Amino acid sequence: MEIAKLGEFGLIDHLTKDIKPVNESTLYGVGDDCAVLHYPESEVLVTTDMLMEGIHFDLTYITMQELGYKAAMVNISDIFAMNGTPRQMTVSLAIGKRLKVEDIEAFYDGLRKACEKWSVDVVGGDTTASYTGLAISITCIGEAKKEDIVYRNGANETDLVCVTGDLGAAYMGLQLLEREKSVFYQQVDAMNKKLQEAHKAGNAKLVEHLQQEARKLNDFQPDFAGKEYLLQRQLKPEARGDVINLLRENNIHPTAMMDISDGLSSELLHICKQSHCGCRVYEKNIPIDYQTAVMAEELNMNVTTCAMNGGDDYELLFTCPIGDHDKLDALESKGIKQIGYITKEELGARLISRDNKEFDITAQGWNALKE
Ligand SMILES: Nc1ncnc2c1ncn2[C@@H]1O[C@H](COP(=O)(O)OP(=O)(O)O)[C@@H](O)[C@H]1O
Ligand SMILES: Cc1ncc(C[n+]2csc(CCOP(=O)(O)OP(=O)(O)O)c2C)c(N)n1
Ligand SMILES: [Mg+2]
Repeated sequence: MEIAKLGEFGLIDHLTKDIKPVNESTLYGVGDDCAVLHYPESEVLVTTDMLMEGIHFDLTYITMQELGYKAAMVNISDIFAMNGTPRQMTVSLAIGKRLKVEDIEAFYDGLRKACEKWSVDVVGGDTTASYTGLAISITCIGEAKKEDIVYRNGANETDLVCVTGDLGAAYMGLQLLEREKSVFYQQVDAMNKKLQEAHKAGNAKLVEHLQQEARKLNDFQPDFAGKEYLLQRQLKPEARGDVINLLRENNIHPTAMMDISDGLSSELLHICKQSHCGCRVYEKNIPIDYQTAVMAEELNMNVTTCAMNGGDDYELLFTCPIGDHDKLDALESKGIKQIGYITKEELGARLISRDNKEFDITAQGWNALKE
């Protein structure tokens, strides 16, 4: 259905009519000039992120449903990264001309799934048109007790540096999707060339045959066998609220924490800078999935570079007092890995390679505003 048929208010109504808040702190959600929230005993956490078509996502390979899920998850991830509990979300959309009501429905379907997973209420937003692509701006609100909040600036010398899950897979997923996309467009280009030549030669039979072949190109099936994990990591990331709960259950209180959106190296430098410290991270300890390693080899890329700088991981990076070492060891099987330790600031941020050489960690991570 054309969005114009519903208009702005019709579309908003259509998307939000079934939303039922589940949090006590949501006094009033969608429908007035403001949502009304109530946090008598907690600190309020607020985070916002913008996702632009062409910069953050490409609608040729992410579905609208996956996009809604991812847009919500990356914001929820920021609340967990402060050791908070996500509660509310506002969703603002600037919708490009090509999109239909069904597309926005699918987006909301994915978004709702992510919100349901972590009991987050959609309490408002804004809807408008865009002449260029789709733009999404999401704000997530959460809560935490003052003493529980973990900032980027609390790391201390001798603290252990930990990461969750594995790194670099989402980046390999992106490389894979872009490769298959370019394979597809190469085939389209080649076909167009042949068609032009056949036209020029006046060969009607050949033109007809090629047109038939061209239609088949629409059924192009990219080759993703054995690489499903990489795609899932790029297209359907999960915020690590499970790890936040696990740390709480085990009485582990990180000294500094953030989520890994731009790449481990970039985030390590944020923590070091804000905590006025250095770090030593061991290449051999960086968690990498088998499929990531295989894909990196296939693309002739250094897998550690991918894991350090790839981005889009949405895992947690945190530091803990060295006294938590045994407790953290026990959690290794649950996907928490100690990768190094915090040093004095003068010692810099360095990576120790497998052959025991030291390298400066530089922020080569994802940066939308860099060349
Ligand atoms: N245009 C802006 N105006 C004000 N603050 C901003 C702006 N862009 C980013 N920030 C703030 O800068 C800090 C770092 O932002 P960013 O790197 O985007 O963090 P994150 O990776 O958690 O999204 C955050 O406190 C964020 O709110
Ligand atoms: C089409 C496409 N291009 C590029 C990327 C890579 N990418 C997009 S967002 C992102 C992570 C960080 O985004 P940013 O806007 O810096 O979020 P923030 O750090 O503010 O949370 C990465 C690695 C992608 N996933 N898809
Ligand atoms: Mg941001």
